[in-house]
Amino acid sequence: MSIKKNGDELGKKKAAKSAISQIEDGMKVGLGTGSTVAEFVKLLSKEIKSRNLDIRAVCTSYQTKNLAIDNEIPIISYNETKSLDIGVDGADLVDENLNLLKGGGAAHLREKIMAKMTKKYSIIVDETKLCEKINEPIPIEVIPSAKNLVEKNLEELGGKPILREAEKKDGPVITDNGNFVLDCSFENLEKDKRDLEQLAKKIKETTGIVEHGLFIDLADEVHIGNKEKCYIKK
Ligand SMILES: O=C[C@H](O)[C@H](O)[C@H](O)COP(=O)(O)O
Repeated sequence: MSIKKNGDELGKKKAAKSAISQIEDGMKVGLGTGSTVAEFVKLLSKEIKSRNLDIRAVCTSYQTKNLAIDNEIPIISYNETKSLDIGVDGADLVDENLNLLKGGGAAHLREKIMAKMTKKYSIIVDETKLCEKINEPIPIEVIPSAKNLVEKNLEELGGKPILREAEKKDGPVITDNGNFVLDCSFENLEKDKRDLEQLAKKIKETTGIVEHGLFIDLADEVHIGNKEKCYIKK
C-alpha cells in the first residue's frame, strides 16, 4: 500500500505559485518529484522565459528530469555542484513540527540528497497533506539482495514491512536507483517528535537500507495551498 494521495489540484497550483516568487536570477534550484512539483516546474519554465533568468536545475527523478527537459529548463547533474540555492519539493504528509513523510513516488533517496545540499528547502503541498502526527507506513528504499534481512530487522523493531508492488509492471517497484521499496508501518510508533527521530535513526542502522522517507527538521518552510489561498508555515 503506497502512501500517495491524490490531494487537491487547485491547492497544489496555489502552493507552487507561492513558491515561485523565491526564484532569482543565477540560482541553482533543486527540483523534487511528484504532481505538486510538476506544477512548479511548469511555472518555473514560464518564469525563466519571461524574466530571461539564468537558472540551473538539479532533478530528483526521471519524472522531473523529463518534465524539465520538455519545459526547456537547463539541467545540471548532482555532482556538478556542491550546493543549491533553493530546493522545492512536495510531500506526502507534513506534521505540526514541519517534519515530512516522503517517498509515495519512491523518489525519497534523491530528494533527501537534494534537501541536504540546499541552502533553503521549501515544501509545497495542498492542505490535505497536513497531519497532526506522522503515522502512515514509512517508505524505505532497500538494496534488492538485502530485502529479507531488512524485513527481519524491521520486524524486530516492531515494523510490518510490505514490498511495494508496481501497478503497470509485474513484480516490485524498482526505484530510479535500481532498488526495492518496503512500506513499513509501526503500530506502536510513539507519536512525539523525539521518537520519530529515534525510529529514523534505528531504521538507518540496518545494513541494506539506503534511505527512508522520514524528513525530520529539514524543511525551512511549507507553502500550503487550498481552494481559496496559500499560506506559509515556518
Ligand atoms: O516520492 C515521491 C515524493 O516524495 C513526492 O514529493 C511526494 O510523493 C508528493 O507527491 P505529490 O505532490 O504528487 O503528492
